[in-house]
Amino acid sequence: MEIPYIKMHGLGNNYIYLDLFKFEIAEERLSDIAQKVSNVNTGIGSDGLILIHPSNVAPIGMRIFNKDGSEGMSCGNGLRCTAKYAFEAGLVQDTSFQIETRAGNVEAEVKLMGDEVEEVTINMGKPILRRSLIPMAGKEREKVVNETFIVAGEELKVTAVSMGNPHAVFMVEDINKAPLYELGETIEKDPRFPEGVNVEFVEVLNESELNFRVWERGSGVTQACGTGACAAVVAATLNQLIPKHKTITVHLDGGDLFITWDENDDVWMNGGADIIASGVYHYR
Ligand SMILES: N[C@@H](CCC[C@H](N)C(=O)O)C(=O)O
Repeated sequence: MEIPYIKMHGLGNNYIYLDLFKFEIAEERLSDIAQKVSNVNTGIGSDGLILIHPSNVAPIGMRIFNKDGSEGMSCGNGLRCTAKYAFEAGLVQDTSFQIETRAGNVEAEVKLMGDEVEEVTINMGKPILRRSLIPMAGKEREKVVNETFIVAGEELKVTAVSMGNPHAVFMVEDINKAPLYELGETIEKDPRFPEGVNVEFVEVLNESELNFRVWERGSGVTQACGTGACAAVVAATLNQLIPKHKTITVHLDGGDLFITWDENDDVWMNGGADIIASGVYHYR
């Protein structure tokens, strides 16, 4: 089967995008396609697959599949790329529009440079903090903030945040010493997170800058994670390491995102999105 695709990235977090306004794909094939296109040796190579699709509740919808074929609920970098593509391809005409995700609708606003989208701001909604809704096993709590988390004999402190998808955030002294490869997968699959978890290590540089690295659920180490950067700012605020309601620059491996957790409890993400290539994937 020949499948037209676009490859885009947000700060190096790269996905193969299918524009389902133009064609349909059978639901039962999606997980398999995600795994195959993501393979850098036998596919195209990506962190996963994203579908841009017609929606009954918004002008466009977005679905995300990780490298391992599992479906995520949301994707911050994917939302910025989806917004850029949707505007430039004429799927939407307004510069502000809603995008449906499995975690609910979000509001996107594109900023133009000529005809091209230069940057995108998304209202990622309100963080979910209640333990059972992350979901995280254990005694129910309104928030999981700086809680002792012993893993592989190491004592860490976790702050748990859902941005529609689950994040376990660990504050570290030095991002270069974060045990990303050593503990990322073990924490992702830890039974205390029954649906798995995205794992973030965060170093507070000062009251407006964070360093950030991520091990993504279903994809491993990636260059950036938009929902993770939002979770990092919420976690650092809850730990009283940065002030409330300020725009924070998050330095990720692939570049910077600008995140604000505002007075109305909404988390805003601003950053770039880029188109890399388009073509036809030969799916077997
Ligand atoms: N890269 C993403 C998040 C993708 C989904 C995640 N791995 C999950 O399973 O929840 C982002 O930019 O937010």
